Amino acid sequence: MTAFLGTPSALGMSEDARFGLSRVVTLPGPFALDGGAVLAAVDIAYETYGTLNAERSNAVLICHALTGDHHVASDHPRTGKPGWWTRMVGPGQPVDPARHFIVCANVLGSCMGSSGPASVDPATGRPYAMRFPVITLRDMARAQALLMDHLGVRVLLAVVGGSMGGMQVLEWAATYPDRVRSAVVIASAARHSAQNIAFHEVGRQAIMADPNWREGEYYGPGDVPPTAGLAVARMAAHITYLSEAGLTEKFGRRLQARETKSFGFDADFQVESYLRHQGISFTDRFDANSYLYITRAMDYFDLAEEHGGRLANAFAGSATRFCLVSFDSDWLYPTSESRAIVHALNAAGAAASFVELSSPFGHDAFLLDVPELNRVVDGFLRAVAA
Ligand SMILES: CC(=O)SCCNC(=O)CCNC(=O)[C@H](O)C(C)(C)COP(=O)(O)OP(=O)(O)OC[C@H]1O[C@@H](n2cnc3c(N)ncnc32)[C@H](O)[C@@H]1OP(=O)(O)O
Ligand SMILES: N[C@@H](CCO)C(=O)O
Repeated sequence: MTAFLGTPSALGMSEDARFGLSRVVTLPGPFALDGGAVLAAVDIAYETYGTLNAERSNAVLICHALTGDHHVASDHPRTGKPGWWTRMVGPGQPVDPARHFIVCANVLGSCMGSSGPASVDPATGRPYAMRFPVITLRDMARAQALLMDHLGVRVLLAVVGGSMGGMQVLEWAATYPDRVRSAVVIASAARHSAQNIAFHEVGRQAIMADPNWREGEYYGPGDVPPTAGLAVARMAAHITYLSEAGLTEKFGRRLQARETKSFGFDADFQVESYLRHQGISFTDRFDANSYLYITRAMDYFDLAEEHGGRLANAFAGSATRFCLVSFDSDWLYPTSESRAIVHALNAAGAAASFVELSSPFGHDAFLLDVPELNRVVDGFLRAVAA
């Protein structure tokens, strides 16, 4: 697919196009973080599609998940693969550049162009590595809000995201209620559960146990990144993105390229080979330190805690219209988590619609072919725009 980029307004901030068709803007600080640290400035990589209308009322922000990027609907400049959400964003899709001014930004802490641990610390001239400050999902939303200021967008028609993207949507609605007309939260939760934190900790420990991690100092010439640890982290995480039924359907107990068991420790089963592939291919596109920082940000996420211990407080007086979607096979952020958000929205008197969709795909269903998801989001966005 060809990228269909719009032109962001230039408001005197430095901006370049180091990442193919994407843009990177340096937003001047000081940028105060929830954890108490202050960044002098932040780089945010982003893409836009479509045109901001004269009333500036058609902007839609897409928030990506843990390992996503801003190439939501354009081919990746390095791999040539289509954007990660062309099912949802693109001509004829629910978020459509013919009707919407679409913005997708790489999150703070990531490794696709926005400031993160691999970025150069202007104070030292060296990569931050583990000296990068710990960030939160609210910090990510704050950086996106600065980007929207930069683009001349005050009020968003919609903020849309799945998984960690949905958590950013919730942060947007809670932090900037007067800037968000509608919020679409898919396969997400208002906090990280003990089980969510537990899985992330397994991944982090796998990275830190890799001898190449070296306390995060692996960015120098000749250094080898901790790919073995990162691959294991992704393997464990990937299991949580699928469903048991989906794995059984896809692989069952079938053997990989063999008639009979090898009675050894090669990838004997197809599911092992598949997971190894998912793990290794992930290391081509993701930085291990960013994985540590973003999973940590997710673990610290607890919207109720940020609002006096009561989730409804986060939405008090909100005029935002909410659409929540969960999947029946998602055991990572199960339907009960979405229901808890809906109850809080009801208690706060906010407008909320909610649907649990049936899908065999588990948590990653929001990235896959679930036509009903498109129908729900399309209907909701059209109703909001009307
Ligand atoms: C939300 C955001 O912000 S973007 C999110 C970041 N992006 C992602 O998470 C994408 C990576 N995740 C995935 O690919 C997830 O598996 C899904 C669920 C989204 C994709 O699902 P599907 O399209 O059904 O792909 P599937 O899970 O079957 O994986 C296909 C890959 O596994 C490989 N594979 C399949 N079976 C085997 C096997 N037995 N042995 C080895 N490899 C195998 C395929 O060759 C293919 O490889 P490729 O992706 O390098 O071409
Ligand atoms: N599979 C997606 C969603 C995880 O929540 C990702 O890697 O970002």
